[in-house]
Amino acid sequence: MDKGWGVVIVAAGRGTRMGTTESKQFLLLQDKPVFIHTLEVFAALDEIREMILVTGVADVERCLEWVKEYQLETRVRVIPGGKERQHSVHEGLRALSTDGVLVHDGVRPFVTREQIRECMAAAESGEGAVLAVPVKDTIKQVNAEGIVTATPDRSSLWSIQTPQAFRLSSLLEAYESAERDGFLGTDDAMLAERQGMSVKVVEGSYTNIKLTTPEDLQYAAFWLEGEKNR
Ligand SMILES: Nc1ccn([C@@H]2O[C@H](COP(=O)(O)OP(=O)(O)OP(=O)(O)O)[C@@H](O)[C@H]2O)c(=O)n1
Ligand SMILES: C[C@](O)(CO)[C@H](O)COP(=O)(O)O
Repeated sequence: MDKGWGVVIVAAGRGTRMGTTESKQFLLLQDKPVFIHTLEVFAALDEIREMILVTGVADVERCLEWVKEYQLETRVRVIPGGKERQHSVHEGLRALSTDGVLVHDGVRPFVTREQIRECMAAAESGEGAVLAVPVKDTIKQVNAEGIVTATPDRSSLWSIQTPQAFRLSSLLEAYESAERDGFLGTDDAMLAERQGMSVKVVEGSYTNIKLTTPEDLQYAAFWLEGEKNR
């Protein structure tokens, strides 16, 4: 990756499941917006040459203010996203000019620099890589009537996180193909997989949670408090 790595950090969602008036990526953790915590992890990595924050069109201005307040304005470009996460990611990919790209949820503030580096290394030695953890619960497939229809072998099941890392040109191709086909996936790797790309799982940690529902916020505050007192 001669032209280095870029990161697309997506923060243009509504945060419906969080049930708060303020979108969850702008909620404060220890007086700092969630997405700023996330930006700061990636900004500390010299390997990251370009950083794109994708946010709601109505939030671009205040995100620019926050980015400036936290002295990240020379590292981060802020652009508007789209209706779905996939659309927001696509806008971010189009704004990059690096060889490699990491796509990361702005509401996963607890990813570590070591995990990001492992993800980049795995993608450099293959076609794509995603952070993930083995599932701890038994997972079942259930039909519309609430009846169990299958219990996949748990040893083959992983809970997929972000960042997800790829060669930028390959992921852009996958995104353009999905757009042409009207395919909507729930993560970036899905679009790579449908192109036949091989995606490697990199074991991360259970603390790399996606802040989605109110319990996640409680966990986040508790976790940060513990980190502060470590
Ligand atoms: N149109 C969208 C939708 C989601 N995201 C981002 O994608 C990440 C993961 O999405 P999710 O956790 O589902 O966020 P929301 O869509 O905001 O949550 P909800 O589904 O509860 O509304 C978040 O950082 C979110 O801001 C985005 O950039 N653009
Ligand atoms: C990309 C992701 O975080 C991987 O687990 C997840 O699929 C995002 O889903 P969401 O519904 O957009 O939060």
